[in-house]
Amino acid sequence: MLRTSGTSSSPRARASTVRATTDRSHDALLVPGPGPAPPTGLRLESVISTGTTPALVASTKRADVVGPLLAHADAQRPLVWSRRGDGLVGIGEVLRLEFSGPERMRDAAAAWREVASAATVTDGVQVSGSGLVAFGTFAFSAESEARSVLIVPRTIVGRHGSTTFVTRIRRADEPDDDARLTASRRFGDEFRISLSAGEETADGYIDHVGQAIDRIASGALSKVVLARELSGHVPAGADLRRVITDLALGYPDCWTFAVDGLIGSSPETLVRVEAGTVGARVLAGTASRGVNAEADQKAALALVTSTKDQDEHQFAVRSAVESLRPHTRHLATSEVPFALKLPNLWHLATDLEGAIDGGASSIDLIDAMHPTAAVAGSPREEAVALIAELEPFDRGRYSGPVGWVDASGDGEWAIALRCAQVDEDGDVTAYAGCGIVVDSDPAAELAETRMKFRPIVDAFG
Ligand SMILES: C=C(O[C@H]1C=CC=C(C(=O)O)[C@@H]1O)C(=O)O
Repeated sequence: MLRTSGTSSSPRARASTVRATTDRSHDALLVPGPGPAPPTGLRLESVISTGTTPALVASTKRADVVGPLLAHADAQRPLVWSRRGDGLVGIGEVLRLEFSGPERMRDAAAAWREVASAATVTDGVQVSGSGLVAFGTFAFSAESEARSVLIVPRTIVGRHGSTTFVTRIRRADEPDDDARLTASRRFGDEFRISLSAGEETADGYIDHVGQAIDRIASGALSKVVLARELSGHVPAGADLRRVITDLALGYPDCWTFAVDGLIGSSPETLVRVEAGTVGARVLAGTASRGVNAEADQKAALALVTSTKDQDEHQFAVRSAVESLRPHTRHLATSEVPFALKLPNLWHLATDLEGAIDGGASSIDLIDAMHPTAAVAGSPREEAVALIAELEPFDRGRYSGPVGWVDASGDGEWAIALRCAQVDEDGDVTAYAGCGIVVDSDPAAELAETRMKFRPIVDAFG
């Protein structure tokens, strides 16, 4: 693909950016990422004052990528999207777009369209993830302190089946001086940390689940997803690729991701958009794995025949279908929910497939779908309000969309589950939640959060 257009001034990005200086609750920033200072010194202040969308130049070529993709990632600032050995690893930052507030995804979709239309893309590979790509992570709540970001790396190393490739991205005002292939880097020392109760203790969680059940019984809502968090601290200079590798090897069928410190392995595809088609996998309803083959089969059977789990699941399917329908011509779901086997648990799952109508990008679709009833509840507004009332912490990017988008708007986004946020100072916060319906049992929901924490607790521990 060769896409050429001149550097254009972006009215939408300018309006958003100026708002950032005045109203932090509803804003979008254009922040050049770290990397060698460009000759023209494109800084945050200059972007704010000129309101221009930076013109990026991206070029993808086939390359022999030796060894696992993850070895190419930055040890402290990893950018990773991977499943079954395929995926993308980003290195460095050429551009960072930041958003917050209720319009964070809408602003991101508009700003990304501007960046893409001002970019020159030469793509000699033409597979999913080649060409200009931004990695993204979005806060769950409109009120969150956590920034939502789109990050364009300087280099992307990718694998798609037997095709391996490298994409180089620079600003048009920077010299085109880098034809080298990225070298993989040796892993740093092993480290192990333990995670302990955060703001929400086990007793607090049981109490809050009980209150949620009472509220549901009163008829105020049908379902709410309540979470709790664990916290810890990684040593300075910890090589986060160790955690990501553990997740990728332990949960090969999940999306393993690392974006701006948010690290995890999610089984739930929020949307996958490719060439006019959209796919999604809705998960809700959970059971533990059995201790032997027979018990395991029984656990799966009990899950697919449980009225409580089927109810919990149907809320999530309905919310996904309702959100996608206005953007699709055909939308089909798998006939009945199936039991999805993960190493730590069983989930009830439904797959959705559709043809996009009206040219929605993958960011438009995550905006339409978020938050699904798998992470908020039903009805959506009441559930979001109850989460804000009962959860004593900010979810940050947990249970928000995480993934990537390319210049045409195609992309893959998961719901950020089974994950932890690693802050610049090494603080780690891990999250897990459960869908609560009228016949939920608080102690069983607490036990379910323990199962859901396992991937992250094991990967850090
Ligand atoms: C909210 C989480 O999981 C959701 C996704 C799958 C199954 C779920 C459940 O059975 O409660 C949750 O809706 C989480 O892992 O933190």
